[in-house]
Amino acid sequence: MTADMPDGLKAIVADPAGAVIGLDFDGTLSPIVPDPAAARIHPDGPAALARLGGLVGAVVIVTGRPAATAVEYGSLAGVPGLVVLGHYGLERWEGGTLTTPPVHPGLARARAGLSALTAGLDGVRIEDKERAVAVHTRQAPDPQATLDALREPVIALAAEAGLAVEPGKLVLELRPPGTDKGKALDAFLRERAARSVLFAGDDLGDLAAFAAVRACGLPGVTVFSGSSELEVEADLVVDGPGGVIGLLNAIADAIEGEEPG
Ligand SMILES: O=P(O)(O)OC[C@H]1O[C@H](O[C@H]2O[C@H](CO)[C@@H](O)[C@H](O)[C@H]2O)[C@H](O)[C@@H](O)[C@@H]1O
Repeated sequence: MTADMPDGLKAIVADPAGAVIGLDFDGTLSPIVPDPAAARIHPDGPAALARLGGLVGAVVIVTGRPAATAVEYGSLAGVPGLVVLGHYGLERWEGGTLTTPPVHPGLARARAGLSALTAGLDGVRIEDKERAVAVHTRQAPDPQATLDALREPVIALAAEAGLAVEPGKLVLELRPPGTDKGKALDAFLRERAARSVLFAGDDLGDLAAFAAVRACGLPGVTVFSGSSELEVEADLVVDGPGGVIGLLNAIADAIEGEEPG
């Protein structure tokens, strides 16, 4: 870290006890892979998070995954003080305890409708997350064209089922409305009386969290986990999960370098 680091990072390093480090999971901590069930955190991720978790006020994962899935795929159970806000803030995992709401009544309709819409489509996969359901086209012969063709019928199905459509990297997700990563992060910052914040993400669902960082009135830094799939403006752009974890380690180095004695 150098003297010309963004002000938000300077605030985190100067007062780590007041800092909240918010992180997305897929594409930010875990490299993007064709099969969602095969995603796993970058090998250096658990150690980096455990180290940072012992230095800052809080590390919070804010993800579209079920919270328990992120804990499992991220090998995160041992990270000190970690909170995982799953399903865009609908559920919360902390200290091994999961708090989750009842299943939305529209989910059964969405599940059946998506099966019908995608029957016979080559390479299209449905990911059933119990409290949300997603359709993935990454493994289709023409992933983007397949996603584009599904968009309108999926939007209509979501309206019928009373669900929101969450678009992402070659995925359309139907999920309960009323929350997003910005609301989830903002509520967490208030809960912890945060004095600074960093949020790192890689996908469209992370833009609400970037907006929350900019609007919260705290020294803050947005970090985009870059790839060839999407370009997004952020204070810092790093090279995928490896770059994010390198940054987290650099922050930890800088905090340890500031500590007296
Ligand atoms: O909020 P996130 O943690 O980033 O979760 C967003 C979605 O991520 C997953 O899908 C993405 O990653 C997959 C595995 O690398 C990839 O195959 C897929 O194309 C990506 O869209 C996850 O499967 C979804 O449920 C999440 O909503």
